[in-house]
Amino acid sequence: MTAIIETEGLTRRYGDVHAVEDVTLRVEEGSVYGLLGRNGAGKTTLLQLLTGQEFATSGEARLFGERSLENPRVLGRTCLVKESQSYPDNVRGHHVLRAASWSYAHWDQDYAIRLADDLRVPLGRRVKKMSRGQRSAVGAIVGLASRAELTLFDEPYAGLDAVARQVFYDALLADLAEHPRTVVMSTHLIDEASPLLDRVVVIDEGRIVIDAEADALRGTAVTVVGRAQDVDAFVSGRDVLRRDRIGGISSATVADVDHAARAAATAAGLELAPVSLQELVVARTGGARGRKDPS
Ligand SMILES: Nc1ncnc2c1ncn2[C@@H]1O[C@H](COP(=O)(O)OP(=O)(O)OP(=O)(O)O)[C@@H](O)[C@H]1O
Repeated sequence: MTAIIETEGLTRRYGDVHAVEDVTLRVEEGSVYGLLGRNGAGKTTLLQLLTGQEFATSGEARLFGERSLENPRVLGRTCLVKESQSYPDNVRGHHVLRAASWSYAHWDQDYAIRLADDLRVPLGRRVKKMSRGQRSAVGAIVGLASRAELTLFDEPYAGLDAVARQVFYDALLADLAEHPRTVVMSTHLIDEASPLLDRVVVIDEGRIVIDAEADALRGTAVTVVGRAQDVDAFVSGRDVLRRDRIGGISSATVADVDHAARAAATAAGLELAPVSLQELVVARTGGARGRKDPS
């Protein structure tokens, strides 16, 4: 497969803040990557490093096999939709679309107008006067209608209502089916975005802690529920992500559970419940980090 993004030891420090630390990543052509992580994890910085909007302290980023920094060949094939894009005072929605049409070779103006209609964006209004959700929608439209070979969405829907978010997800899925391209999307709405994602990259304190196929990841963890002593026996020596106990009943979320382990849990009388991507990411990046259970 062709790598659209390759980084090697990519690092960005601000004084003693390790915003992005030693990130080595390969993003394959034609996939949708979810870039997940807590506030301040380094997602925006990573996307800015990739698009040459930030300088790396060390390491290297290559897009389409070339360095992205001040490289018009690479940037012409890439669209970054920023979370907090600012626009000059007099710029109206349709001006943004016009400017985008000059920047992106595969821009589809009719599609952009249809999306604006579906997302209820008043294109004649000054962007500064739009609501937060409407401004986000303008960014989402640019990202979709650009049809850039590589589209990077940094929290594309901050402020979008639930209906608008669903319009965005549906549009992205439908458009990717017709015009396959590579998408990296940072988001906090993990379960909501989960059906879109082929691969998940989780970043925590600047470092990649998970880089896996979304489907494989969903199948790796399970929550077992049952009598405390049975749960204790089952989780002994396993990678326990979370544990709760009420009276004599325990539940434990355990990583890396294979078919045989599931069968053993069922045989021990435990109930098994699936773990969502969001629960898994929270467990991997939360205060109670994954650890081998000492019991
Ligand atoms: N210009 C800067 N100067 C100093 N520190 C910075 C700068 N830019 C980012 N940081 C710090 O780097 C870390 C990563 O920030 P970044 O914006 O990349 O996180 P994020 O994962 O996008 O967070 P969020 O989900 O809250 O948007 C944070 O601790 C942030 O405070």
